[in-house]
Parts: sequence; structure tokens; C-alpha cells
Amino acid sequence: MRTNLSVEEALEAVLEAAQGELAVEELPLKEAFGRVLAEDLASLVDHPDQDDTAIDGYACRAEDTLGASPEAPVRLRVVGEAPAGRPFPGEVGRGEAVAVYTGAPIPKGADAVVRVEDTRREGDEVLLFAPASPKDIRPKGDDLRRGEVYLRRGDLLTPGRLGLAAAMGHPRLKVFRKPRVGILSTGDEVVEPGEPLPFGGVYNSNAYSLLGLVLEAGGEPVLLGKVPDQPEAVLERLEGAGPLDLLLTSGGVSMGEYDVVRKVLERHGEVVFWKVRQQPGGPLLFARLGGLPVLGLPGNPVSSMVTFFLYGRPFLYKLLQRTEPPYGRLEARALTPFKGAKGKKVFRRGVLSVAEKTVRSTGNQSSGVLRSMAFGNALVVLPPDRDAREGEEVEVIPLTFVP
Ligand SMILES: Nc1nc2c(c(=O)[nH]1)N[C@H]1C(S)=C(S)[C@@H](COP(=O)(O)OP(=O)(O)OC[C@H]3O[C@@H](n4cnc5c(N)ncnc54)[C@H](O)[C@@H]3O)O[C@H]1N2
Ligand code: MOO
Ligand SMILES: [Mg+2]
Repeated sequence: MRTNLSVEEALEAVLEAAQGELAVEELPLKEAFGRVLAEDLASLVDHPDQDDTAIDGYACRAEDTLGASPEAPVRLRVVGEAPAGRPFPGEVGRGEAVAVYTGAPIPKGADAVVRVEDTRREGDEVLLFAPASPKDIRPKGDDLRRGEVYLRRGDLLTPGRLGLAAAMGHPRLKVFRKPRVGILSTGDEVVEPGEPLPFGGVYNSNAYSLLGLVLEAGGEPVLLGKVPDQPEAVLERLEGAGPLDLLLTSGGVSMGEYDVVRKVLERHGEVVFWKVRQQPGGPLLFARLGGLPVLGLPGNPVSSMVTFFLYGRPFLYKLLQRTEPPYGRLEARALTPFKGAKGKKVFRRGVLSVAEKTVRSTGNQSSGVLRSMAFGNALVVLPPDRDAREGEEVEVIPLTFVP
């Protein structure tokens, strides 16, 4: 077993365990939102499929309209119309115009359009107060070209990308199966919300903040409930967990006599590492139980969330072959001081303003104060042995869903 790893070493070990291909399933478009594509998608069509008009107006020949102005309007004969979806069947000749509506193909013979606001209709004729121009013609393939790949294996299906898949003509999409992530809470003191809280008890918040984080990262959470701090109880629940791609346990990984998760995994599994030089989350444990990777998250509510974010989320991204990194990084100016720690990389919770490029502390930074994760939107990263003073530039990891 390795111990006292750096954050980078720990991440490398966790990612090494994210092996194997997730099965692929085919879903109709309406069920594919938020899923990850398992295939490259090429467009089945050109869009627009031919030159079309971006405005409501008249299509004509530009050379017929040169110099048109309110003082010297040009008069054209209207020979027909082309609403979107109903192309004009004929051809536009000299001195002629066709009434066109946004999205309609440009009629044969025309090479320019004038907006309806710059015209006046007079029966079969139209007066143009401005020259027609080709700038409002959207060329064929302006948006999409047939055969070109616009979405790739590993791309998350965001609203825009789901629409793009539809625009390319695909009714069904191949996506990766969601990785199944077990969530097991441990602790004699842990009680489900809704039950009376005994003296010294604490409501089980970890299961639900982890559930949210798993969903956000594209996994399928499998709630395995809560077990007391007894090795037999932990083992029994783990063995009955069903097929999983990753198991999260919360609590029971530190130095205490009743920190049984570590003991169970040492005895019945293989502990890959225990303890990372970071705060919060220092007691993090990573193990294998049979073939199953297990992240033993420290029980403190902030610690379990931060360690999932830093290790569990990249694990799931790798399994899902995501094209985007699991989180971004940026620099911001500290509006408050942030306290570092000796020999440890520190992740303080902050409120980041992207517009101002500033970050301030959420206040009480104890690992037991979950409000810092509920109202903070970023982690402020401090290298070992470094405090940040007010006004200093600091590294920040936004705690938001990366598209
Ligand atoms: N002597 C030492 N004591 C501790 C150390 C250490 O290095 N030496 N490390 C501290 C750090 S850092 C952390 S983090 C915690 C980690 O503790 P465990 O993973 O063993 O977790 P527990 O002892 O079971 O619980 C810790 C804390 O979190 C609360 N908790 C647990 N589960 C939940 C839950 N599902 N929902 C809400 N809150 C939960 C629990 O009641 C405790 O207050 O150890 C330090 N100790
Ligand atoms: O590292 Mo513990 O995770 O601070 O409270
Ligand atoms: Mg403990």
C-alpha cells in the first residue's frame, strides 16, 4: 500500500483504475440529453441544403437595383412568391422579382435580396428604395456540410449539441451506458433525514451531496444506504451491492478505532493508497475489492465532496471517454486571505466572480461546514506551505458542471 501521496500521484493511481469500455446503447433523441456520445456523428445533409434567404423581402438581380434609393426607387415586376418550404418553380428574369420569406431557397436567376422594409408593393409591382444585395443570402452548407463530422465520441450532449444532432438528421444516437456508482454511508451516528435525531447523531448528508455530484458527472448513483461501524455490516453490504463501476464509501477511513472501512478493505480487498497530502480530504483511501475500484471518502461532509470532485469525477470522465476535461482552472484575485497548510495542497471554498475575476472566502472553512459547498462555487487551490494574502492572484477550480 502506498501512503502520503501528492494530489497528482493520487489522481494518477485513480485514473489508472478507470479501465474498460462501457457498453453502448442507442437512444431516441428525446432521451439522449445529458448523455455522452459513443460515436462520431457526420451530417447527413447540407444546411441550408441550398442558398436561401435570411430575410423576408424580394429576390432579384442585383444589377437591376443599383443606385435604388428613396429619391430614385427602382420598380420591378413581381412574378411569384417563395415561402419557406415552397420554392419558386420558375426563374427570375431581368426587371423581375420574387417575394421570398426567411428560409426559402433563392429562386433561379436571382442573386440578391432586398428586405421588405426597404420596399413598397404596388399590385404586381414592387418599388425598391435600396439596392438588393447578396449579403443576406445564406450559402448552401453555411451551417452544416454533408459528410462532415461535427460531434465526436466522448462529447456530452448539451442542449445545443442535441439540436445539432437533430439538424444533421439523426433520429437515434449511440451513447455510453451510464457508469453505476454505489454510494455507501458508514457511521453509527449517521441517521436518515426524517428519523428522529438521537443525541450525538448527524443526518446523512453525504449520500445526497454525492448523489448530486455523481449525476452531474454523468454517472448513475446507486444508493446503498447506511451501515454501522462494524466490519461485518460493511462487508455484507458491499458484497450485496450488485454490479458497479465504482464504489464510494463515506466515513471510516481515518485513524479512529471505529474507522472500519479501511480495515475491511485492507483485509478483504487491496488498498492501492491511503492518505493524500491535501486538505480537506487527507485521509482519502483508494482500494480494489475484487475487480471493483473503491474510493473511501473521508466522512466530513466537505471532505467527501471535495475528494469526489477531485478524483471520482475524473474517474467517470475517463470511463465515459469524455472529450472535455473534468474541471477547468483559472486565476482570480483574492478578495480575502486564504490559509494554506504545512506540506499539504489546500482546497478552500470560495465565491468566484468570473466577470470580475475575483474570489472571496465562503467563511468558516471547517471540513464539517457543508454550507461552504452549498454556497461556494469554486475551490481556491493553494500549493503546500503557502497562504494567500488579500489582493494576490490565486488558482481557482470552478465547481460547476463543465459542458
Ligand atoms: N487523530 C486523527 N483524527 C482525525 C484525522 C487524523 O489525521 N488524525 N483526520 C481528520 C480528518 S482530516 C478527517 S476528514 C476525518 C475523516 O474521518 P473518517 O473518514 O474516518 O470519517 P468518520 O470518522 O466516520 O466521520 C468524520 C465526521 O464526518 C461525519 N460524517 C460521517 N458520515 C457522514 C454522513 N454520511 N453525513 C454527514 N456527516 C457524516 C461524522 O459524523 C464525523 O463528524 O477524520 C479526522 N480525524
Ligand atoms: O481533511 Mo479532513 O478532510 O480536513 O477534515
Ligand atoms: Mg473517523
